[in-house]
Amino acid sequence: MIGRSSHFFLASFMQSILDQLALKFSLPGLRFELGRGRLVKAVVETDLAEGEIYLYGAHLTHFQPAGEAGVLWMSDESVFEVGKPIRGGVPICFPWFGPHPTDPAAPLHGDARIRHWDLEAAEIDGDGVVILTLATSIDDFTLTYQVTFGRSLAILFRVELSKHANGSVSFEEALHTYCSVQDIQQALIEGLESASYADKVDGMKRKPATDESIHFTGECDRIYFTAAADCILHDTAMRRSIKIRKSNSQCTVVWNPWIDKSVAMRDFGDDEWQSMVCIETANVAPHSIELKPGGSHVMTAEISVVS
Ligand SMILES: O=P(O)(O)OC[C@H]1O[C@H](O)[C@H](O)[C@@H](O)[C@@H]1O
Repeated sequence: MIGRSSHFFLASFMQSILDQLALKFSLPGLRFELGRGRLVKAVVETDLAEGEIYLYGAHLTHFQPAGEAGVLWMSDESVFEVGKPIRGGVPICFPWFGPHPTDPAAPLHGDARIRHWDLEAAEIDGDGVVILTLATSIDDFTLTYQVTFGRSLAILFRVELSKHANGSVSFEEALHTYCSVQDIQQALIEGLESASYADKVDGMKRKPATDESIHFTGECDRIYFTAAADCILHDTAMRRSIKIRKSNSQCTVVWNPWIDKSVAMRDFGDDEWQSMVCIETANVAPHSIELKPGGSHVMTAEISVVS
């Protein structure tokens, strides 16, 4: 149990971090708060949109263009605790996707989503668009995450391998975007009709393109390959569509855990599968990225409400 004096010390320490951030990155429409789990978050509130990003994991947890409902889904059961991933929003998967290829004790989806990131820059342009840039490093990689809060949410993820690295290094990456839907059973995804996929629900079997848009009648966990096209999520029940436009991404992962998996996950509400779907901008094997020392790679995703 934390005693009263330690509690006081912790509260003053956290407040001083918030004060320092506010002093260093003073912009109209930007403020810093202690979010859930007393983790520091940047909150953006402008005429164009509202948004939130935790420095822990550089984890976007909210984006809502003015006049629209929120675009990102968050679980009510999410844990907010250092060492554990946040459930919902946009976790960053890096430098591997899913289980580590050789170390079963390594964290699922890599370290990037469970480490502290620094805020490096905060800017606002003449139209009121707020741009936040976060950075961290993992092994010989320097990671930069630039998030632009305008009418749309634009994400730029840059990976640079140190010029002192001992040879080429490859990695996987995903912007594991949880989209909010009113009713998954009435939702459709367009844009992946011509892509073949690995079906994780069926032992990772490779399956041919279906020539059809995706609709949901059960658990879906698919890695679409050579899938560089934009995706449109039609949220029929809500009568709106969300577009995910991307660049330098050869894979799109589509995930909904459906009933049994939702019940099995401790940080996921039993019925929450009905109101979310992940559409993940990714490069995973066989499209993992290899960098030479000093090399860099940039992947982007832009999420917008289109109707
Ligand atoms: O529970 P997490 O580690 O956040 O992973 C959640 C999901 O991420 C991706 O979509 C994978 O394809 C799924 O297999 C996995 O279940």
